[in-house]
Amino acid sequence: MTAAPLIELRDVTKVFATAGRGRVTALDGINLTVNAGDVFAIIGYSGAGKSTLVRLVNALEKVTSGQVIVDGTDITALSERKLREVRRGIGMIFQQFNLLRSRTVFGNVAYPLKIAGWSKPDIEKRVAELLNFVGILDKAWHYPDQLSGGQKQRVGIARALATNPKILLADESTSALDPETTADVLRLLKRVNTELGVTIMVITHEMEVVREIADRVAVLDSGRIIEQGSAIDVFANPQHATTRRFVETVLQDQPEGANLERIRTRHAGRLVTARVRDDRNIGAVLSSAQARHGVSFEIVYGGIKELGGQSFGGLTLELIGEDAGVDALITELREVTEVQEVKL
Ligand SMILES: Nc1ncnc2c1ncn2[C@@H]1O[C@H](COP(=O)(O)OP(=O)(O)OP(=O)(O)O)[C@@H](O)[C@H]1O
Repeated sequence: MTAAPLIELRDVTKVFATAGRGRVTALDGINLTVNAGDVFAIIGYSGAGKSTLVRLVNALEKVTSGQVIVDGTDITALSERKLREVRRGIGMIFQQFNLLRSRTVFGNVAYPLKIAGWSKPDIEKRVAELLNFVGILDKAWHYPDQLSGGQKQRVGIARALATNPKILLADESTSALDPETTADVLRLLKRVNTELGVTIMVITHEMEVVREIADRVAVLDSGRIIEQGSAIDVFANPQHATTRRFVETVLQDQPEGANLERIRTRHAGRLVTARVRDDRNIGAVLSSAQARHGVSFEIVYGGIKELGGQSFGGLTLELIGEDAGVDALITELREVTEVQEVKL
């Protein structure tokens, strides 16, 4: 079965006219497709254009040029009344949770259902179901101020899902949470995706969030997408310097600075860093290195992580032998993976 596109941006540009800075191009020629069932992450530093992109998808902002197609409808040409319908199919969660402080957990989750005109018994049933799903049914009569950050975000998720949207937009939804709570909330979002079949677009500046839940990722830099693809491909083989910086935040697999100096003083042989990935069989090449090239090796540094059941990362090896043998081994390694010679 081929996945159907649920959100498409075609050559989208957004320019703001500002008083102080003149015309600001927040998004420039964006093309991306989020398929039904994806967890799609948009990652970028502050000012990259992430929030603007989300606001175009939920039609809170209009494109300067290009098309935004949501569930088969080009929303750039719709009336305000039709846009409200589109927005109803999109749930949204926020960094600061945006709960109503004067209402209980129940009241917050019931709110969108009331607006949609649901009957009281239907609301009660639906809210209980949602609170059960997010694991805070026992907090139904608490007020937001009585909840932890993680619990507040669970309420936010329950509220966003209340009217059964096909799409959930998560804008920096874990940025206000500690790492352990972040992991809990990300696990919950993954369940929203796999158990309820909701397509999720995650906006983040944290690569760990991408690693935890995204199937696909687009890297946004100064209003442009500089790289996009499956999360494992982008992590295992980042092409752009900005992407590499993001990957390094979760994977310190390359020795640098003092670490590199320490390694150098202990290991006089040539050093190479080889990319590791399940489908790159560097083990086979290394195990025959002595017999074929008279080269032995020692692992001197490395970092390997897991993503969606696959391993990826890098290993730095000291290659000990004659130069010609080491060169031949590096050539062989390069046939199965990317290899960089480490220079001090
Ligand atoms: N309403 C607006 N008017 C003028 N300029 C804007 C407006 N909204 C965003 N911008 C500008 O567009 C660029 C992208 O901003 P945006 O908020 O989309 O980035 P971001 O990646 O979400 O950053 P952050 O994580 O800091 O929110 C910035 O230069 C910003 O100043």
